[in-house]
Amino acid sequence: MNDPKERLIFPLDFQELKEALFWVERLSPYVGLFKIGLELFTKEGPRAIEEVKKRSTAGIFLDLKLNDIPNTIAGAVRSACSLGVSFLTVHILSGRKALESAVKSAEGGLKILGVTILTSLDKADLLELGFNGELLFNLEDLVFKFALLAKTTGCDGLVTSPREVKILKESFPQLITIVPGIRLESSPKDDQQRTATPYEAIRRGADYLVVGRPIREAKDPEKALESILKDIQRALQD
Ligand SMILES: O=C(O)c1cc(=O)[nH]c(=O)n1[C@@H]1O[C@H](COP(=O)(O)O)[C@@H](O)[C@H]1O
Repeated sequence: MNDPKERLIFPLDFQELKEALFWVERLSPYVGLFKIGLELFTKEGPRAIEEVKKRSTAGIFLDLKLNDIPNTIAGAVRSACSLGVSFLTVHILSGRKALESAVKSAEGGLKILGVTILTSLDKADLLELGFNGELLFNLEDLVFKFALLAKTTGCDGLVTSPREVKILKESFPQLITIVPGIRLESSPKDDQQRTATPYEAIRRGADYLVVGRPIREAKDPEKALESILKDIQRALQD
């Protein structure tokens, strides 16, 4: 993947299909995949995937962040297999058996990505959820534990923050690393906590970057995109 475009994923975080398709047409020349997540899929369902495919040859990442019992996860993964998407997310927190059943049910080239610890969470959030002790002292250790489970259950990749991606890529080079929480120096953090720039994330081992608001809320989205692609290119060359 030497072309920076292939590494960029744009999330279609919109309720209205019309608005999502406007961005698909506008950004198709610049991105490798479009991500369809909970906002659009809850409203429009599989139709959203069909309509994106009509307008773009970019791949599709279905980000449903499944978190359920093994039998339900297996059923959801089987349903997703017929949709012709490249990636599907499952929370690693759903546990070993659920991850195994997701992997076993994935057919036709669908890749299962384990979501580690959401980029919107910081130590205080995790403490409140009951994670404590030594693991929280170094968040990397907790994320590493999650990633190890994804690896041993046969997941194809990980969704992880740019803060922890380095250790994960070094430890599990065969897993695909997808990294959200990307911010330019000039962009606001919004609800993201564990962030880095595109350059830093690629240097630390991200295979793909998910970048939404820093593009769509920029004054000039094409200019923001070009700067992100340049950053990726520079990181690949350094
Ligand atoms: O699974 C994801 O894609 C995801 C995981 C995570 O830990 N953090 C995270 O932000 N995401 C997604 O990545 C996108 C980030 O969007 P922006 O913050 O607008 O760049 C959103 O669609 C989130 O749902």
